[in-house]
Amino acid sequence: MMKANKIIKLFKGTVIHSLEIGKVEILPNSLIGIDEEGVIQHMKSNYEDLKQLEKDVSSICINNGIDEKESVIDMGNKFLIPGFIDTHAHAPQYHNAGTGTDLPLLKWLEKYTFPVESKFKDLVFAENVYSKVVDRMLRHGTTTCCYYATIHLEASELLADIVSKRGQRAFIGKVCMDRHSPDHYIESTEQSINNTREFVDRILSKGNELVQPIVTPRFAPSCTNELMEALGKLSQEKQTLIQSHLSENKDEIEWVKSLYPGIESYTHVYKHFNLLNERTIMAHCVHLSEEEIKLISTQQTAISHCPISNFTLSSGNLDVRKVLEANIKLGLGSDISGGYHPSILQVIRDSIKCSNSHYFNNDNHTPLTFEEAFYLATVGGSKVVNLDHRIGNFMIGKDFDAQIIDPFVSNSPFDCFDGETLKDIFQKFIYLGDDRNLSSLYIKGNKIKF
Ligand SMILES: Nc1nc2[nH]cnc2c(=O)[nH]1
Ligand SMILES: [Zn+2]
Repeated sequence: MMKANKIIKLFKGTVIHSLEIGKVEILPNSLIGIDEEGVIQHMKSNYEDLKQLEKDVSSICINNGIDEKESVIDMGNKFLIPGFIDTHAHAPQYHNAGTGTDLPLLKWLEKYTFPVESKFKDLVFAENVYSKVVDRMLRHGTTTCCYYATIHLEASELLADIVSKRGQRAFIGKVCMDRHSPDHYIESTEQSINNTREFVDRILSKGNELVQPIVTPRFAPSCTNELMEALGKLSQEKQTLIQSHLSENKDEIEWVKSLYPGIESYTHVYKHFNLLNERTIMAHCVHLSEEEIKLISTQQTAISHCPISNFTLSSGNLDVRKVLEANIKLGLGSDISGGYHPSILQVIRDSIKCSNSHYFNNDNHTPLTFEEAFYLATVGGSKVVNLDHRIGNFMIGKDFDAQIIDPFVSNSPFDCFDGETLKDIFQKFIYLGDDRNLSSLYIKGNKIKF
């Protein structure tokens, strides 16, 4: 049984979250109480009698020995939603976000991406970009992020330290690549294995439960068999998550076929090296065969859907409906800087457009709704990182990772009119809102500066 700790803070007002896909709960007159560890200890909604709500506020304050004036946050006409979860982002590539959008994946990696990532051996350069990307993600309401760093041990640790200092929840991967990479940006197999182990140990020894290491083979073409095998073993030994790329671009798929003529498919390559399991997050997965979808489903591997990137690098459109029907864990990813925008709101919008595009050639396709996309950005993401018992919505016992959204802020990018329902206003925020609407941000109950 969960220990019920003393409530130290109460949030009063409208709460919006998802408990199941496709259903958004819009809960006016709600009351959420959190303890000093940032865990939700009280959650009651839809008080019809507002006097009863006020009575409950008073009695919770008295019972927990807290001062009502100091400890109760009245959200007024703002509303509370869960923090967004970005299941795939390249922190160093933030330097390039919004540029280099003219090439497909493999050429894009050579021309823009490897050159910028190689600069992160310089810790001064790294500190500047990493501070800015973490701040930017927080400003857009991303409370949890799966970051790729670069091949450099020290700079990857620096990213973890910056994330810790800012209070974000994150999975951070030192990137592994020991083949088919430029001379200025490659490591030996031994270096890659030893530095990954050292990175994992260093991050774990810091003891910040919010910041965890994630084993990160860049993608199959960048890693020798020996490296892939060692990374599979390391992840198993340390029980870390794993992140990589899969089936993003047709040339990439042909390349993997030529590298592994004896292995059935790109997906089977990761399976072969024990890198495809219930702790794995595979980004993109745009061009999977039916067999590969089945394999991912049986392995309980998660997919990070990165529609902005897939449009920008002309990679293709994932059929989200197919993935959901196969019962695969699915979340959203910005894929900075294949994707140019750091906001998960933008990813939500592109995930809906991407799904709509499947309808052009298939009358039977059921496009993603905005309610479903909101679920993917919150609960879906929590399942992808195996933290659905801790984050994703406001159930009692979960950590309070939350955004307070102000639809009426003076410089709001959208307008509200008389007679609109809370649902209308929420939908306007999903389609038209941005960081100007983010009033406050909390991660595990801590108020975050952004
Ligand atoms: N989008 C994307 N795909 C990749 N595949 C291998 N590396 C990358 C990367 O940095 N971005
Ligand atoms: Zn990526």
